[in-house]
Amino acid sequence: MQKFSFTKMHGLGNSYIYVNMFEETIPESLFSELAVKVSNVNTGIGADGMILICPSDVAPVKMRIFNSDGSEGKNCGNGLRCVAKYAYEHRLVTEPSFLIETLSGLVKAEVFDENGVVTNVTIDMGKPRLKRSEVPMVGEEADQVVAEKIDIAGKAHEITAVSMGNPHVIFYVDDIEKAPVTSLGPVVEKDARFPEGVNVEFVEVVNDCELHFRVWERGSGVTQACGTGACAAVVASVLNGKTARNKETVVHLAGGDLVITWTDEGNVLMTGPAETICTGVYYY
Ligand SMILES: N[C@H](CCC[C@H](N)C(=O)O)C(=O)O
Repeated sequence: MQKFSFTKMHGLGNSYIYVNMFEETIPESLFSELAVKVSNVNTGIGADGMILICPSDVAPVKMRIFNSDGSEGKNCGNGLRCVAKYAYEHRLVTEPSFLIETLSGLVKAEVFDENGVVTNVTIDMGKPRLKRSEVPMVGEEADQVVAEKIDIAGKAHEITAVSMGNPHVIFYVDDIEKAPVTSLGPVVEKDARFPEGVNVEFVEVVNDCELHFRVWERGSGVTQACGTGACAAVVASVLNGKTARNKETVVHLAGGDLVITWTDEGNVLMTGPAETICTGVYYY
């Protein structure tokens, strides 16, 4: 019987099973199937996936994120805030500002603590990738995919597609409570126009610095929050002239609020909470 210690953490209800790979040894070949197993609420621990906190050659820590279906994501906003909290509280770093390596590049974290306990984290997520080929989305190359009309299952829709190192497609709705998250989400997630799949977001605009947001995540389905998705939603809303550039925008997700700014310099800043739920030992 093999085992490893874990910490369950969440960002606005988007929870993952975190494993400190500075201390644990798990064969890489098992990462995907273990993510499926630990995510199962009946036979596992229960979460939206598994996140490994790993050594890195270019930063104090590296984040690897696996969705609950076992697929590996290239970025995770809520995960980054929790990794930053963990790294600071477990002395993997000694300063409140530090770099984190992800599969889509380096990001910068800044933690805010109260008596050594991190309560809030700001992540500089870097620049959004806007070209069609960067989302990625099939079709003739374009500098941006903004308010594009597409047909899905015989119905006309308008989409905006943005990558935050992982793919996102945004639909605007008049009433977030009526957004077709569980009907349209899974269909678009696997749409052939997104060769790597896609996270599907629904946004209701309140004003030029406030959005309502729901998500069907690639590889995890409905989650309480999606940090990269909220960043993509703010970028998409600026591109569509619905919110203001370089202005703190409050995004209301099912699990709570994030404050996001797409700065004039081009970077996307995301600030929000990160919380520890429990620790334990998982046997496999
Ligand atoms: N499902 C995402 C990864 C998790 C992203 C999300 N939980 C976040 O907080 O950004 C993907 O496959 O790209």
